[in-house]
Amino acid sequence: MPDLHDLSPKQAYALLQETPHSVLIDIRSSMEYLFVGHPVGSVHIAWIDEPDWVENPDFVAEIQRLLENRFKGCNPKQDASVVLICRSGKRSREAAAALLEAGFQQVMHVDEGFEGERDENHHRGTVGGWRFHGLPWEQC
Ligand SMILES: O=S(=O)([O-])[S-]
Repeated sequence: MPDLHDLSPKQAYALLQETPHSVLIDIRSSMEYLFVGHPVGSVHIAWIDEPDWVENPDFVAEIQRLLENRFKGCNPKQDASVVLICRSGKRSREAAAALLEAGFQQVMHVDEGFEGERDENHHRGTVGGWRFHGLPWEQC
């Protein structure tokens, strides 16, 4: 089974700009995606979401479908670079393991996530993460 590749937020952003068959998937809950904010251009496919907070049984199939529709004519498992992002890089590891197990060859995750780890005041967004590094993001 191929390895998961850890990327810093800036490395992930660069890869997504430079790699034609690449996609950034935000795997956080719908509430986080909508109200905390998300990277511009990311696609939301939750790994765990309300109301049950259990692993999404369709996670792998949803990503497969997305890639097939977006990159017509390529083999999604082999040719697409899939970059996952969560809050601080833990859930994305779990979700990535499911993709690797299913045969996806190029799976990456943003090791600091969108918000980064908590600081000494228990605040996120001050020591790392996609937003902290000034990368493009939006919220509703
Ligand atoms: O999404 S998480 O890494 O904060 S558990």
